Amino acid sequence: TVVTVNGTASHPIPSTLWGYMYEDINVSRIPPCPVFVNTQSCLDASILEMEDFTQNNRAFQKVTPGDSQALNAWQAVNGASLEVIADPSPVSNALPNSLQVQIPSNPSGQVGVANEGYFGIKVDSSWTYKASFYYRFTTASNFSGNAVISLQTSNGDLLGSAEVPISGAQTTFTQVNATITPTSTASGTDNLFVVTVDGAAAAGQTINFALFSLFPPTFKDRPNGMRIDLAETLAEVGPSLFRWPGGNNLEGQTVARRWQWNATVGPLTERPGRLGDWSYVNTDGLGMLEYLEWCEDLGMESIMGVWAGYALGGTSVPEAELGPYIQQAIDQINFVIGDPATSDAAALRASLGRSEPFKLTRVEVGNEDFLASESYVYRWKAFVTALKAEFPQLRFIATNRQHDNDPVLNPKPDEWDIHIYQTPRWFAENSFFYDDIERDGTLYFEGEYAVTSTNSSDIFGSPSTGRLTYPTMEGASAEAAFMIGFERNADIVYASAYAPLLNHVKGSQWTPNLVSFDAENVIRSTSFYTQKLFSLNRGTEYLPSTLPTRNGALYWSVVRDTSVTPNKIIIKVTNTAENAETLQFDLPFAVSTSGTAEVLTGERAASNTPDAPSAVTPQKSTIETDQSFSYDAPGYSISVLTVTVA
Ligand SMILES: O=S(=O)(O)O[C@H]1C[C@H](O)[C@@H](O)[C@@H]1CO
Repeated sequence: TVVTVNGTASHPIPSTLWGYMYEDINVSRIPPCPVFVNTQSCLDASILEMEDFTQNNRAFQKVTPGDSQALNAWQAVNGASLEVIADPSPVSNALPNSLQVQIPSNPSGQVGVANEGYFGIKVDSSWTYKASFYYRFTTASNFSGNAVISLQTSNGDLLGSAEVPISGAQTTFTQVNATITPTSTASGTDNLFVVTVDGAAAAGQTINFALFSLFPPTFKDRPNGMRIDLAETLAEVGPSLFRWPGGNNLEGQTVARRWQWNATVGPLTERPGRLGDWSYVNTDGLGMLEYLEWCEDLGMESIMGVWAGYALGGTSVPEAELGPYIQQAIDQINFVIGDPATSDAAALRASLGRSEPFKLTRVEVGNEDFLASESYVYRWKAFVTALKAEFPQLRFIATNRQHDNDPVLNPKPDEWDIHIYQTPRWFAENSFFYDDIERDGTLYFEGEYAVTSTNSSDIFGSPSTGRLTYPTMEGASAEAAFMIGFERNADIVYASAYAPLLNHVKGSQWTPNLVSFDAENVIRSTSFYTQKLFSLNRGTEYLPSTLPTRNGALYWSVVRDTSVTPNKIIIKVTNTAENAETLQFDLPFAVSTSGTAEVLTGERAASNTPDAPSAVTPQKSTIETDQSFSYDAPGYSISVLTVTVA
């Protein structure tokens, strides 16, 4: 195939074209929830084991006092008896439960509690961990001694410890803090976080604990920050966009269980957590401020979702009752961009240390409202009319378009968020999906897409019927065909994001995912490398070229990067089939006689997995180039060819 490249750019490549969609799914929250106990979904050091995901215990949020399930991940040490109780004088109204620890009457040695971590605890002697918990004695006593906070292997070898003085006179909750620098690095992650007191000195006494926390070093050293290896992995793609907080997890199964911005800001003692949409309780330790700071840290533009009156259980708020929810959306937006002098929500932001507004251009109204198209007509109108009046500078994204059964929305949406989960074949055959959309000024955000299955009649099935557990080369090369379509249609496609982003390998509700992880490893998928190849080679303008054959195997795009001198020409080629094919590129001007090729290729079903995290990685090489040159695209491959203009 000869590809003739035009030297006149047809359109710019939008700066926001490549980015992320994130929601709390697969117990994948980004910030290191306090290592322990009740932090669930922490991407970081949070080290909380959960046999099932209904339990979230950082502060025993949303668990049933007295229920043994509430003790997930907890072990008694040396004869202590444990129970989660509704504390008569809780650490806060938001956190009504506590862990009650009764010291036996004739104990010996250190007595207390241990936490098994969240599928393990990474203990690294080069790290300094920040530990804290709240405690109170239920009855004033003359106990005066130290609590020992330690990291131990599961068979009791001490890895590191610190001591904090606690007092039997303390009958209301108070927080203690300590740092632990382990004296040795654990060989595995089967380790425990332990809090004990001298049994003899505390014999017969009862101590209540709340809101445990243990953080390893965090990304950008932010308190309540992110697990460094994961945050750095996500940063290496150079994403320019971040859609949050969902996805289904925005919506809630009921109106009461929707995501509410105000429950996710402020001190961790003020965050009640909520039963999210993926079968487990979210601590909401990752809240709005953490999302917004993450966006600033990575230079990503936010696409922030507001709840729009529909809960996934099927409830649409009646039109006449939308007022309070619209006000909550106004407050949410004011938390981001409002003036502290005129908005309480903005004043709250200022009180949390951020008086300056964040950058915000776009707000998405709901998520996947094709699930409730009929009510979306009045919900969209009510929300957008009110929000546009309040924030005329913002653009609002409709979530409904399925490119076929759209209800007519008023006001006419400026932008639509389209979600597509499909087979490799579908994505390869639909590289021209956006070529076929009329140009009427409307812009598109491909807000969620992924190859989920090889079985066109069971897109969301199980691995036994074709569902992918990890992205494959066949899937990634097909996604690349679709992404090449975004570049060719970047006059109307301004942003895109693979979904879902993150997955704890022992806590998945959805596969495949872009990045998987466990307590100490990060697995970059074939789709992750594809996102990275496109995002780091995005160019600044599109150069039209001979169109690929629709439904063919190979797809390509040519962009020019005018931000560097001499300009770069970047050719992306994806081969979505098994057989290598040769392309000849005829360029409209002289270029360097050698260029670079960065190629991701492997067998059709090749994946990066926990057992083989680097089975398929991009390989760089030098290729011979010229104004006209040939390139052999391997079977199942994504290639990025870069030459400089002579
Ligand atoms: O079951 S689905 O609706 O397909 O769930 C999908 C769509 C939803 O927006 C997102 O949360 C989820 C996975 O990324």
